[in-house]
Amino acid sequence: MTLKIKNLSGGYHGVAVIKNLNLEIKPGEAVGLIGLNGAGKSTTIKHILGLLRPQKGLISLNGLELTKNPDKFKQQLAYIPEVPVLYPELTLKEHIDLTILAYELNSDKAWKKADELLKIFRLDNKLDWLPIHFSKGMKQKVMLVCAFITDAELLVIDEPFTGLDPLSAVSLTKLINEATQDGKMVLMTSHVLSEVQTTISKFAVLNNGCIEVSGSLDEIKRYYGLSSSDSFDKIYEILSREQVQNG
Ligand SMILES: Nc1ncnc2c1ncn2[C@@H]1O[C@H](COP(=O)(O)OP(=O)(O)OP(=O)(O)O)[C@@H](O)[C@H]1O
Repeated sequence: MTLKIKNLSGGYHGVAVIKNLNLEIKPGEAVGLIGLNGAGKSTTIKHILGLLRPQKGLISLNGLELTKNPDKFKQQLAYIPEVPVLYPELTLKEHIDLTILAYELNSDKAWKKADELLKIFRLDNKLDWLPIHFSKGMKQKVMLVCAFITDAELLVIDEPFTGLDPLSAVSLTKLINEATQDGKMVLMTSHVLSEVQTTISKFAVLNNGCIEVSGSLDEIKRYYGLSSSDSFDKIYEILSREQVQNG
């Protein structure tokens, strides 16, 4: 299983936001897509989710091309958006049942996993609750529970720690690490590097729609002329300066 993005160009209404983007995620890798506001992180994710049509290039998962096999491709990935998207008329239990149906999961196995996750995120006594009763963080946890029961090969997580309390953030870090140890692929975006550093094996810096550099934390720092003791946030300062210089 490998996610391959080859020479991807795309964006909105004929406007190329992503330009010739190449990225590969191998089993067991957690890749952090970082970049300034407007660099193209969400647009890249929309392409991986099949919500935007590429102008050029290919996206494949284990050889399955997204444009040729959209349903099979999407069945192998689970997406956790930054802003939770829940069905107002469905209870927490019904969200889990719907995920089981959509991903054609074995119900007993999936519910066993769901029960563990519900306990971890302290939602186990809230199965009959509707989204209107949940706080922002609770909604985020419902999305996490649904994503982690799918056993999907690729997890795409947008700003994973937004809205989570510190205890839940630790639990999520553990779950992401377990997923990669289990050979899953993870792609996440984040602006808060201190939170994701312990889960990420490779960073990819997106600048103006292109991957400018990818590699380990130290490799990225070296690329920008920083020492390993320098704060990672200095990269944002450099990217921001470049943006001003390039108009
Ligand atoms: N629906 C849209 N229609 C047209 N242009 C868009 C649309 N959404 C985003 N863009 C443009 O695409 C570019 C990349 O935006 P994108 O949302 O991918 O950035 P991002 O890296 O995710 O930023 P952020 O960190 O702020 O979430 C920006 O120039 C933005 O103005």
